[in-house]
Amino acid sequence: MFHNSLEYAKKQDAADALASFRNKFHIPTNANGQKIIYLCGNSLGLQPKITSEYINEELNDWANLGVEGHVEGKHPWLPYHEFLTENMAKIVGAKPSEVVMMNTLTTNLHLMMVSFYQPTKTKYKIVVESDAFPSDKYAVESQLKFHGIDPKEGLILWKPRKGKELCRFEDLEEIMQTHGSEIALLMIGSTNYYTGQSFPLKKITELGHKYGCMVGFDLAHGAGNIQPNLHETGADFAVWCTYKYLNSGPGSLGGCFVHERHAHNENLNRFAGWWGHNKKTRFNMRHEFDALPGAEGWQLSNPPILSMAAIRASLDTFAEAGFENLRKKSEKLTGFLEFLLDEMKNDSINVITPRNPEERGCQLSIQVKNADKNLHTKLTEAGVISDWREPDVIRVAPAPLYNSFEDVFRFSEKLKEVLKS
Ligand SMILES: Cc1ncc(COP(=O)(O)O)c(C=O)c1O
Ligand SMILES: Nc1ccccc1C(=O)C[C@H](N)C(=O)O
Repeated sequence: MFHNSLEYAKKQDAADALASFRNKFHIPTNANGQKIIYLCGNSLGLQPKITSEYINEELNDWANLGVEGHVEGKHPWLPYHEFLTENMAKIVGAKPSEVVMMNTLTTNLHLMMVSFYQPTKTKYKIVVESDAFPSDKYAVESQLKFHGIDPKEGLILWKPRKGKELCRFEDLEEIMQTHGSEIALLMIGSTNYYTGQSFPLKKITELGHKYGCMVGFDLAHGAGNIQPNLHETGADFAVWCTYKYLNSGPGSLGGCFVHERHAHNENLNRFAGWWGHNKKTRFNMRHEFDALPGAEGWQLSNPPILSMAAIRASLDTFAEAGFENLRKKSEKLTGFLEFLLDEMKNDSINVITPRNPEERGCQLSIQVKNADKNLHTKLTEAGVISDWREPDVIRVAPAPLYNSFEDVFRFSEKLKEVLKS
């Protein structure tokens, strides 16, 4: 269904109802002022042009109102996080009461494990996928140690079979059959940062729950990319960041999901702070903690408004485009990229990301035989921003909000040239 030509790519862009969204973003340029081919939204998403307006509104309210901005601002700061909840909940497929924007991903992961990893003498192990992002693995290992458990004993890796890159659900089932009674928590990345593989969240949750385990997901590479339908999956918790596909700026605040079945659960451990306390009595400065129901009850501090302003700008852009439309375009755009890579018929490259669109988001991970980072450097010099992940993978992620079919075509031409040299 695809064709290998620039003309075809341009035709696709002309027919794309979302094409105009590209103009709503700042696209970085090279030294000659030409737009580069930016395929790195899986690391840092681009800046929407409206972001500075949203941030400036808060800077102005701060300048003009000082502390009164908490209640008098156009978007008052006290309830500011609430302005993000509904649109964010739609993107991850949750109920608004299940979602809160706070902290950053790894911090939220720890907070969630304080509540949802409560090991006993016999049920204490944690399962993660073997190629989990290192921060997740560090967090999980340090939680094990915190409970006096040696990670060598307490951590189970869900690994691909020998010689394979991808994890198979059947292997996770086997792990559960053998060790289910000792496992307390499954902590899995929804879309793996290295392979781009998206896991079946609902099946994993049902499997974990069957064995009496808690189940949590890291959606760093899922939020704004795939539709994780968090509520539907029944997962106990999930965490994500907003600087990748959610285009909210470097180090911006993360998101957190707690399933509504835990909204009033007083038996969970929790590290508390005043922003998680009942809003009606928060400023009475009472000394007994009274947790807000739902995900909001896990907040610690009053959050950074400037970061949340950037998130609000991004979520408004997503809402305007419609997440379902974006997902449809994304499947086509990534399909086009896959087609062009196949057309190269070059034995030195191999796409390790699953072929089935339901098992991936927009990222394709291209394994390059006998290559080193030099290849990636050459691509960068040729005007492509992608990223290199050791030992041998180039990750490219056409983001449907700002990447075009032409970007994808031009990337494939550049890759061809670089591989030839
Ligand atoms: C899957 C995954 N988990 C965790 C992180 C770390 O997130 P943070 O630095 O926001 O804690 C990242 C990216 O940085 C990631 O891709
Ligand atoms: N936040 C960053 C800051 C600096 C450099 C990279 C990152 C990333 O997010 C990397 C990303 N998590 C990844 O999937 O590789």
